[in-house]
Amino acid sequence: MGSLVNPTLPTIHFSGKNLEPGSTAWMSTSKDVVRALEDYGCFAATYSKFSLGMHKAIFRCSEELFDLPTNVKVQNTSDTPSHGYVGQEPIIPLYEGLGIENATTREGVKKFTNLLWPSGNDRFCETALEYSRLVAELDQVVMRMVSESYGIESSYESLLGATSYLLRIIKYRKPEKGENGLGIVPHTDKSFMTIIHQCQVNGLEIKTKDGDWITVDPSPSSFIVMAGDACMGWTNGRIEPSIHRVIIKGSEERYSLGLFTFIRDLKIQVPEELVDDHHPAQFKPFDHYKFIHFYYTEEGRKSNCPLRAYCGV
Ligand SMILES: O=C(O)CCC(=O)C(=O)O
Ligand SMILES: [Fe+2]
Repeated sequence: MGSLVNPTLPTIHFSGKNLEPGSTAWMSTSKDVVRALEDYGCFAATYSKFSLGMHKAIFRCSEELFDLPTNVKVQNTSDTPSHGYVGQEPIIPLYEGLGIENATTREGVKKFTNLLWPSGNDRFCETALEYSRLVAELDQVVMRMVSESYGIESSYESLLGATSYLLRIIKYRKPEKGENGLGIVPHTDKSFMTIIHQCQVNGLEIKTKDGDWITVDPSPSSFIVMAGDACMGWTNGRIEPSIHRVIIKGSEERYSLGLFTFIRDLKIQVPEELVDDHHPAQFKPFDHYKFIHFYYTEEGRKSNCPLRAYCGV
């Protein structure tokens, strides 16, 4: 498989008029967003509200976080699988990541900060909170555009009220002699949506529907917006999550950030506007966190499409 031309991911700009709901620019950007998500499950986004200063500040915080001793970092635990500290896993030895739950709330970020720095770290706390809130705003713009395009605004409004944000701060150490550069195995995210931001070292690769792997070059003002499995459940399969992996090619360590959305305490349900005789509902209403727990069972892990295995019709 594979096409002759090197494929690239569509890039969509979020700035000025594109960010004003109802404007002509907003409408045309919405079309681009939906087309990219339907075709690739993701797209690259530039975001004018995000400054170079913020980019530098959040990665400086990331370095400071990973410099803490492992016995401190492992205290970052969660009731939800893969929401807390993950590191030294035999299948992905380069990967290390921590998770800040409820990252757009001061309480969420404070709880994480106080756990890792009992004597406080205001700069980390303020930077992580500001980062999460800015990127969450981009997520909400994208989701508003998707819901308007599909005519499912009211369904989105209720999901928005139940959205929680997980910020994962990730580091891939450089491969040692004889080690391959696999950073993360190919996967789809179990989130509703994910927004990735890379430091200057690339490594993220997205699989197209034709089977090609596209690399996404990092830039301080750009993000990768990608649909997770739960978004497929909501859109009745119109938007499929993108398969992606991380390969570390050079000999530099790599930092990245992922802001993941999850829906808490509200079942995700295919809106009736997306169901008709030709498009029967493909998924039963499902609880997002129960789905994540299912994914981490043997049955969930070995399934080709865990969401269909969990709640497919
Ligand atoms: O590090 C990256 O660029 C991607 C991370 C990722 O795919 C994940 O955490 O699910
Ligand atoms: Fe991922």
